[in-house]
Amino acid sequence: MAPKKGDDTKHDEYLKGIKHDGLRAVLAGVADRDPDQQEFLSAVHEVAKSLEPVFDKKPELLKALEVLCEPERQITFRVPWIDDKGEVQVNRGFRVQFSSALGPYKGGLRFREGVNLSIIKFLGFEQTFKNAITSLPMGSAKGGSDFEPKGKSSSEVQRFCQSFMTELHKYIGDRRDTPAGDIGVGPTEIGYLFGQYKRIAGVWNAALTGKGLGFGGSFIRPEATGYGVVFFAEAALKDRDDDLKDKRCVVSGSGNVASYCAMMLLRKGAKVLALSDSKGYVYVEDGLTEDQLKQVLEIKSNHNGSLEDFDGGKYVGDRAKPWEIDTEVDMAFPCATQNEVDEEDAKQLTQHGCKFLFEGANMPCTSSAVEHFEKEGVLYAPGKASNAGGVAVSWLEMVQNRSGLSWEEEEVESKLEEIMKGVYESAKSAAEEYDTNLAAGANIAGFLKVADAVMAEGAV
Ligand SMILES: NC(=O)c1ccc[n+]([C@@H]2O[C@H](COP(=O)([O-])OP(=O)(O)OC[C@H]3O[C@@H](n4cnc5c(N)ncnc54)[C@H](O)[C@@H]3O)[C@@H](O)[C@H]2O)c1
Repeated sequence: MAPKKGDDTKHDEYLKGIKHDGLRAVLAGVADRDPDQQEFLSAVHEVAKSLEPVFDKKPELLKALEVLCEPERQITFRVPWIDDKGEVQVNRGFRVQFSSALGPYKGGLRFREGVNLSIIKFLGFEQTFKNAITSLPMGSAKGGSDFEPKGKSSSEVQRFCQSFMTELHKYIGDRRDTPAGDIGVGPTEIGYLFGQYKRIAGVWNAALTGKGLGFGGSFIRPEATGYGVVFFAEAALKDRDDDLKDKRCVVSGSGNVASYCAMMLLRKGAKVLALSDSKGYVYVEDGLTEDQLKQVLEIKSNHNGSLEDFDGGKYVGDRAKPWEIDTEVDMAFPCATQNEVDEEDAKQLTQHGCKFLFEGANMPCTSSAVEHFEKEGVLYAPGKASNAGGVAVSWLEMVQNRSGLSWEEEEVESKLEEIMKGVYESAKSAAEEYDTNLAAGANIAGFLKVADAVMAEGAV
């Protein structure tokens, strides 16, 4: 059932900036229904605001938004497991299946302390538009648990994953719902989850992606998000008769997305001036060499490795952020974590000449940072579009599993590049059609794909 239309006078603060009457009523209904789900409500608000011009032209699609704000199904479950002392621990598991309008549910699992239904719904709502804009036949979902893998032994993680899957397996499977990794769920956890799924379901199928290469994983999956951001950036530059050669880039993070983003930037002839972690950043005036990047990867391959140990550039600690480097910067690639670029950081970047920002992480820029970039004419690409390479290659993994084939690295990389060019083109065309910016264009392009399907399927 779609949310009831609410009384918008009760939600002045939440509805700030929304002018369209019908849209205000829909959003008020969503807020009435789950007033405490702050993360979810702000994600809905951000998408809805950019859809106003769509509802001016196509008011009938307001119904589709109303439908999409309510997940098709949300499952919460108990996950009991036994720690190394032999004591029973209990966590909560989630799977929120948001929309199957475009295909079977698809979206990652997050294991992290503090995970709750609001966070999973926020991520699942975002996933709906991200998956849609790839133009691949994928629905959307997200799941996880408030289990924190940090500080747990590997046998504790294994027991937790097995217990989690013992319940989750009832709701997932190939052509039904295919989870993948996210924060706290890497190749090790996917391996344990997949092993338990097979034991219970009694079949080997594409029930999970992000698997190891030796048992159904795809080439380029680890690299996909980072490479994809660069392919997206390249398409945006090409559109402006420009390219990545010699561009001075700042990349934050030094994990999966950041390191492969930096690697592809080097392959394209750009200069990577900085990389960071939660304690600080390294700065190399002329740009990191490939050997220096390999050194960073080596340091970070150890869970407790710190960039402090990097030999070859300037290290700045005290949790300093790389956006402050005092040199000319052309482009920024935040690839670490949410809210890592605030308004002050945005100002520093534009003072240093930054003209392009491509998000590798999910929601790394605060809304005031985004407003500043827009004011200064910076091309801002939201993660929903620019980091869709990860989920795109997950889909390629499913296709390979179903066909029983394993494609070569070059083949997967070229398919990824084509998909990312398509994502850029979709966001750009929608932005042009509705006379808005690329970020709003990404929301509009994703929404139109899924909304048309929702309505054609009888608004279910
Ligand atoms: N891995 C994927 O395929 C994928 C796909 C889409 C989006 N994302 C998003 O990209 C981001 C990074 O994911 P990842 O897979 O690279 O994770 P990761 O754990 O491999 O790396 C995260 C990096 O961020 C750094 N970091 C953490 N907190 C920080 C802070 N406060 N300041 C600066 N650096 C900090 C860590 O040191 C690490 O280098 C997340 O927002 C994730 O949701 C990842």
